[in-house]
Amino acid sequence: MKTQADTIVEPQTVVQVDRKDRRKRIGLYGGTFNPIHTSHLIVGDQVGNALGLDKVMFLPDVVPPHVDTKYAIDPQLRVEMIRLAIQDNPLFDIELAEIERGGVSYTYDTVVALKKKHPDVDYYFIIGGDMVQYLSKWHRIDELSKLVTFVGVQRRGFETESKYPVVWVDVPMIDISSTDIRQRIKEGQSVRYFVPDSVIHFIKEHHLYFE
Ligand SMILES: Nc1ncnc2c1ncn2[C@@H]1O[C@H](COP(=O)(O)OP(=O)(O)OP(=O)(O)O)[C@@H](O)[C@H]1O
Ligand SMILES: O=C(O)c1ccc[n+]([C@@H]2O[C@H](COP(=O)([O-])O)[C@@H](O)[C@H]2O)c1
Repeated sequence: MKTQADTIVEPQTVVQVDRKDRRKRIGLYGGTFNPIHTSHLIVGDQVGNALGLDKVMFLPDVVPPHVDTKYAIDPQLRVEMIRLAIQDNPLFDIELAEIERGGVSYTYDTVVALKKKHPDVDYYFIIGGDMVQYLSKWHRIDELSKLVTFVGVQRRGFETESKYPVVWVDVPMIDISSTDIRQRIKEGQSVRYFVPDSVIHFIKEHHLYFE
């Protein structure tokens, strides 16, 4: 896997290989993002750069398949926080397919729909180590694992073993989670630098997670 721009450096010359004819590589970073936090941003950026992805699309879910209690706040509020958090990074974008579809956000359904719309794209689905361990329980996982390349990033306390193929990208482990952030806000503790300042302003303005 190439990790840098396809540039051939020869004495006195720099030849840019024409990449127009190659297939696009898009990272999909699915999650509840309740709220989006700094680790999500670091992971998205590191993976995108390490794999030479054209875009990393944050993909907010509506009802995550394996839990129903986690869906706590309006998807539109989570979308707004994602928009605020990613606005300065040209590598990042947002994919609203699951919110527009509604219902349980099975990744298989999302990827099939996206591939139908964009047949020229290779998708890389980014997941934390906690999710890698859970892959065997995903909806239509055997088919899904042929449609996307799973990209894993380690999370403390979780193994890297998987029955399904996973490309691991080495990203420094940061023990931040949305659960922890919600808890800190509820307890009146600071979450500065856990989430971007713009997102903190939004959380305060909309009085999210305080109770
Ligand atoms: N600190 C982290 N390091 C690596 N991966 C992470 C980290 N936090 C979240 N992820 C991954 O990002 C994706 C989306 O995560 P999600 O929105 O559920 O955030 P979360 O912090 O795990 O939330 P919660 O605490 O509510 O479960 C998942 O694949 C998850 O494994
Ligand atoms: O399709 C599935 O069966 C499936 C099971 C568990 C998780 N996922 C997806 O994995 C992503 C991370 O999930 P979560 O719960 O950490 O937000 C999110 O996009 C989910 O839709 C998908």
